[in-house]
Amino acid sequence: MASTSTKPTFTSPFPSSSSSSSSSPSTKSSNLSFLHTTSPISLKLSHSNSLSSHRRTGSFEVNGAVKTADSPSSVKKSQDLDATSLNSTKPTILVSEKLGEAGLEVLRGFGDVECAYDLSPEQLCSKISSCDALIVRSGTKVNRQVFEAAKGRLKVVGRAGVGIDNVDLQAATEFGCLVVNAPTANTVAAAEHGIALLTAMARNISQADASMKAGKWQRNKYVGVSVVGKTLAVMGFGKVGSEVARRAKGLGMNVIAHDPYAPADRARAVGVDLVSFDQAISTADFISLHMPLTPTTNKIFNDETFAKMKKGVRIINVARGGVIDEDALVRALDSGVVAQAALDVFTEEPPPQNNKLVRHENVTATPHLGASTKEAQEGVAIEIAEAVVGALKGELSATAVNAPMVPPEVLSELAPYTILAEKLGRLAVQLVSGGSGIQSVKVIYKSARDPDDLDTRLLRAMITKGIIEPISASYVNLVNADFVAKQKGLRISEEKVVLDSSPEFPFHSIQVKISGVESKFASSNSENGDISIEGKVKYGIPHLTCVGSFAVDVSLEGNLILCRQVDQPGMIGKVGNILGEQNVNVSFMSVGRTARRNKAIMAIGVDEEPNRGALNKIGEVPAIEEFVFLKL
Ligand SMILES: NC(=O)C1=CN([C@@H]2O[C@H](COP(=O)(O)OP(=O)(O)OC[C@H]3O[C@@H](n4cnc5c(N)ncnc54)[C@H](O)[C@@H]3O)[C@@H](O)[C@H]2O)C=CC1
Ligand SMILES: O=C(O)C(=O)COP(=O)(O)O
Repeated sequence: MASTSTKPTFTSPFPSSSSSSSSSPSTKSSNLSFLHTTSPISLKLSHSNSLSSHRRTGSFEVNGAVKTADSPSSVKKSQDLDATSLNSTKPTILVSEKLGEAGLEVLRGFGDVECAYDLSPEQLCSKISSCDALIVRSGTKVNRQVFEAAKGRLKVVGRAGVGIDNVDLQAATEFGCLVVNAPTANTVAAAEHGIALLTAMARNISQADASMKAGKWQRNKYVGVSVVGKTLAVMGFGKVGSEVARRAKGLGMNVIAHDPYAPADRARAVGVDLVSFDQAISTADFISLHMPLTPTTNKIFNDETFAKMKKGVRIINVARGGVIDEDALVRALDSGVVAQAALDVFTEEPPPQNNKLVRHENVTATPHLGASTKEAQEGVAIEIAEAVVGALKGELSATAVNAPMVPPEVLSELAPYTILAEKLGRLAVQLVSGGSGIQSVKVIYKSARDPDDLDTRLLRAMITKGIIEPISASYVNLVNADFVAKQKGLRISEEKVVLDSSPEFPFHSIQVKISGVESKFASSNSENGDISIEGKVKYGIPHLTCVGSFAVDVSLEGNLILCRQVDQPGMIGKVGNILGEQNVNVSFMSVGRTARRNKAIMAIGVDEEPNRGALNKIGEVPAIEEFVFLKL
């Protein structure tokens, strides 16, 4: 009996307890066009950290079949602003803190820019639902409430600087919102400020200046300490830390550093020894902090660690206030364990009026000025503006914080495979009979390359997108693919099969298998009952090459009709005539059969969608046993 389904109609194929798509944070109203296969894919070279740390080899699983609770907010789908509408309307970019003019110019060349400084959290939340991008510095808290208030419209948050501790990355990811930062342009400014604080503190510059302004001349009170020959411990040997180390060596200091993740050869190149945390803090005369604020570094300098320091140590902090337990520092200053501190950053900014550290006579304080030079602010503004515009245009960002980085040469090689991956996902889900719950998807990549050299995250995201988008309101992109899959209870496992052939192309084929479901086209089942389809990229174009155990060869464009029939002469003509009568153009045809005059599958590519009458007529052809119409 021929199937007469004219178009894929689905009751949710996901397990019912997790199909809460209407309240998903990542609905189709949130969009990053770089994952639309029709949009240009280009990017600058990644500097970020996430590629290697996520790389896996062999067979592995991405998500457990976890049924997540309903998402935290409901999102209005009516506020859709997708790639298409971005082409016709200018995106709105909200800049909530002072940004260099050169960056604003870049932004104005692309979108409608609103600069609204000093917004209260409530004002930010009320504005954000009409914004496609938000640019902040360290003073704006971009928390979950902001993403909820954005109602799915916010596509990118640009942090005009390094530290992203003021942005809720988990919430951003859940809402499919890309977060980018400007990690390089203020490095030198922060390092120079660190050195300025170190020398100013050692020579009591700010205290002496205040004293003179009060009409005094206190030469004996403000005798300082020399820095030459003293040991400086740089805590966090990243971009700023290493620049501080270089400059401190120029001042004749003996520099050591602690950084659990820094390569020893980078430190050696600067003439710095990497040592343990305890060794660094117990031997240093000066300690300069340059690590990010993370759950691990939060209050890492506390009563216990101050107690291990050399009596009379001097501390400089241009990183984040939160890495120091500020009450403990007050105690250490009062007891003389810490002789002086120079602080640019505070747990709460601005600190309250009566803040004991700011008022302490042995503390030199500045109001988070590390990045505040004209040069750094112009640089940061351009860096972030270009990153935000790139993201809004659909490019993968070189400075994305919550999405994988794919270097340009890898991306250009992967581009046709991303299209193949999405189409295979889209095809596979349409083969699932309505009402069955998809829980388990397996992707098999066949390649002659070393599995270590195959980064499949982008392809996995595209397969997830292809599977989820046709049957739910969720919008899936590179940022939120794994999250949305998990939320839907969809478990995707991947396997890389190494072939003994030419490694010229990254993949020989990609196979998508869905297990534990009923197929609406039984011939798509493999021997063990899984729905199974396979595709290849041929001459840069994605092709479907296998359906169940039938080999076919059709380019994945337009729409597809799959028919199973008894192999006999005249079948192509019969079906072609039915479609021709309805003015449906056949773009290609391919027949795969098990044996001569045995069962065969005919794959027919059609430019237009045939009407129900045409599909019924195909179903009435006696030799056709089943067929299905699929939208690509
Ligand atoms: N005061 C200001 O205006 C500015 C402050 N900053 C802050 O300075 C810090 C460093 O910035 P960059 O050097 O650009 O970042 P980075 O990412 O290049 O360097 C941070 C380094 O800290 C290391 N690290 C992480 N956890 C650590 C731990 N537990 N102990 C020791 N090291 C650890 C990392 O391995 C990395 O090498 C950030 O917190 C940033 O927000 C940066 C620019 C301006
Ligand atoms: O880049 C950083 O991490 C900074 O701390 C600079 O902050 P700001 O942009 O000056 O508010």
